Amino acid sequence: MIMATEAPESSAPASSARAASKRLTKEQLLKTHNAHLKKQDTLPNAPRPVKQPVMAEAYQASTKSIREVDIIPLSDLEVESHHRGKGIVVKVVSPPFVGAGAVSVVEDEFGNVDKLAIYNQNDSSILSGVPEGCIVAVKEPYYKRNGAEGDHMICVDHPSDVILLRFSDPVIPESLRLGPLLKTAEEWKNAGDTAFLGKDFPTAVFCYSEALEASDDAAFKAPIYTKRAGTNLVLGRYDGAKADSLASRIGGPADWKAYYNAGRAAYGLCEYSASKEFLEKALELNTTNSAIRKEYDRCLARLKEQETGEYDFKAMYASLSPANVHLDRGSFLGNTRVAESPLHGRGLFATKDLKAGDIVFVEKAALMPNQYEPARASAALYALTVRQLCDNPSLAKDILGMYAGDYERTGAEGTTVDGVPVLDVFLIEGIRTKNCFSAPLSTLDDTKPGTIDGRLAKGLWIHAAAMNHSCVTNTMRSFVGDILISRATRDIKAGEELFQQYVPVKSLPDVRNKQYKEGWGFECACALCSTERASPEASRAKRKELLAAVEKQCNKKIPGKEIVPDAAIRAVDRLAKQLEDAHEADLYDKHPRLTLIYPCNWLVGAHRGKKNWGKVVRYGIKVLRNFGFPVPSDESDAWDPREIYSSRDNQTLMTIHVVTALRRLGEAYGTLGQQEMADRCIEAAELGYMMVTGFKNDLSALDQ
Ligand SMILES: C[S@@+](CC[C@H](N)C(=O)[O-])C[C@H]1O[C@@H](n2cnc3c(N)ncnc32)[C@H](O)[C@@H]1O
Repeated sequence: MIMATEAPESSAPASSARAASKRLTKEQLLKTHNAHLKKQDTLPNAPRPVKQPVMAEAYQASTKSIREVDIIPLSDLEVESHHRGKGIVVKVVSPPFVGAGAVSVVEDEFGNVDKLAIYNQNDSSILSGVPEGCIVAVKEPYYKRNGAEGDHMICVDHPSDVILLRFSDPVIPESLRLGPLLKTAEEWKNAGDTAFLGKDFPTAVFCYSEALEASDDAAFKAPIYTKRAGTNLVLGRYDGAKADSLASRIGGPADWKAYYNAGRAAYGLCEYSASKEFLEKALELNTTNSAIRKEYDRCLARLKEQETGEYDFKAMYASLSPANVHLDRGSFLGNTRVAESPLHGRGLFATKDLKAGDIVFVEKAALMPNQYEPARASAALYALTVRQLCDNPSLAKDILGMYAGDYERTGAEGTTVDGVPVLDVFLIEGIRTKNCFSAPLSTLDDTKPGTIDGRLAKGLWIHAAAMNHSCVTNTMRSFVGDILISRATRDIKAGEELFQQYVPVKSLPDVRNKQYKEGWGFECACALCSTERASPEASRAKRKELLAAVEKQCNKKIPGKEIVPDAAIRAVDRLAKQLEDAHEADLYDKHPRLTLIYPCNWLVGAHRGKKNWGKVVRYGIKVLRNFGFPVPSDESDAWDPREIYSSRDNQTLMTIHVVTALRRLGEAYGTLGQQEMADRCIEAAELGYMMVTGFKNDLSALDQ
């Protein structure tokens, strides 16, 4: 279980670095450490917390090799300093206390002792537990105050800043060097097998690696590569599994297994074309094996989805459950491409003409933990991102290439140094905050009235995150598990930039732009925000005031729950009229008037309750108009609601409320005997409902 920790205590700036005035002795350190360990034993099932980085305290990951830095004794560490160009090599002399990180007592070659806290290591890494007796190197260590006077610790936030050293590593000083624990490759292999059978997979990988290092015999090594490949597959370390599978080839029919495992590893990385090629080779060598055939068919299905964009969304939705949120589907991105945007950095662009309602793209999450608890979703995504990048460095290019605000990069992030990818947790956190989306288990369920679930997972969809924001968008996203569906909300021409709303758009321009500024660092210059800025300050203030008044009035009575008295309707109607007048007709001609949506929806509901169908038509049309859609100036004029999404002149905003308004219009027209109009409204509502939920759904779902 993962939970967010409180923000770590703030530390003094680096300029306050100084030699520690007082250091605890080995006995003192071990005494307190052992007391912590005892407490840990009493809470074996306590949730494993995550220490999320605080950007205000950011410092960059080391990009140096341990062989390039000066190794210094622990006694030279200065408090609140990052020791650039330096490193330490220490032996772990206590079992770890495992909380938000693994804290151990360590000793250097001169007998100096200190506390080492290692954060952000994977469960798949031995360093997540730092066993007693192992020797580690910390590059450019950060030595920090830890509360009480004299209590300091070496704090390793970036997973690549610490390295588990092989016992024979020449960087280990003579006095710490133990020599290999086991002597022969055979012994290491057996130790690996024992660890594997005991389900201690990180240790199994470590032992198999030692066995491979200790032997020059290709025939002996091949099956060990196979074993390590299998263990890496279990751990989800697909890069390693793929490389090991290919290294296990000996030439001949027995290589089917190597290709089969390489195919599975490539599949795990969503590299379906590569997976197909490996599986075809496996099938050539073993034509009758049903396991290979099954994987091959799965792979063909993903490739078909990637090429055609054809999905059985209903079946996908039906397969969802709290335990099954990661759907085995490929991403269809062919209608779009990432290119430079005139607005900001990169953006997403259409590569072909699209009609309102068409699929723009469908994307499987690169990363989305199954964690829908709002208090834990962010920490879970951060932890998963770090974990995946450690386990599968090939993902680094795409994930670390995402926008991270103004966090300064070294340029070495993701490159391999000392056998591990350089990972900067502050960069990862910057990427998470600027690019993640919140996803309900399914948008279909989430948009049903009365759903007050509020449970949202957070995830990264790399392609979708390339899209810039607009309040008046041309696309809309929805979710089925970890699959993001983007549909066109109006007709789009090839080459047009695609936009999405980062969050539901707030009615008042100042309020929403504050949100964009704080969350993403930009001010929106979309057609609507520009219009609102062109509107005089006095009008904006008036609208704000009237919105507060009309909301107060509306909240006194809830249409649908009660019959609203005529006086209350008249009061809302009056305020809505004043609000309408507070919009400059020329400026807002073809733009949404967001402050009017709530009162107009309320009026639709109030009149519907009284079966005033003519009024339902009047205010239903007003709702559409206030979302920016073209409507007749007089409700008796002929118009076709099915065409509202096709207008290229109007700036529009699409939400579930548009669908509801169209439904209400359909019902009202039907009751008034205008069946053709009723059918057209329902058709338009159905199309809108598909945009909102991602796939074709019966409107009656909205009554549940
Ligand atoms: C998820 S990224 C979008 C892709 C980004 N443009 C890139 O270069 O990778 C989010 C960032 O894009 C920028 N951005 C998005 N929409 C914008 C807009 N309408 N105006 C200005 N900047 C915007 C902001 O800096 C925001 O933090």
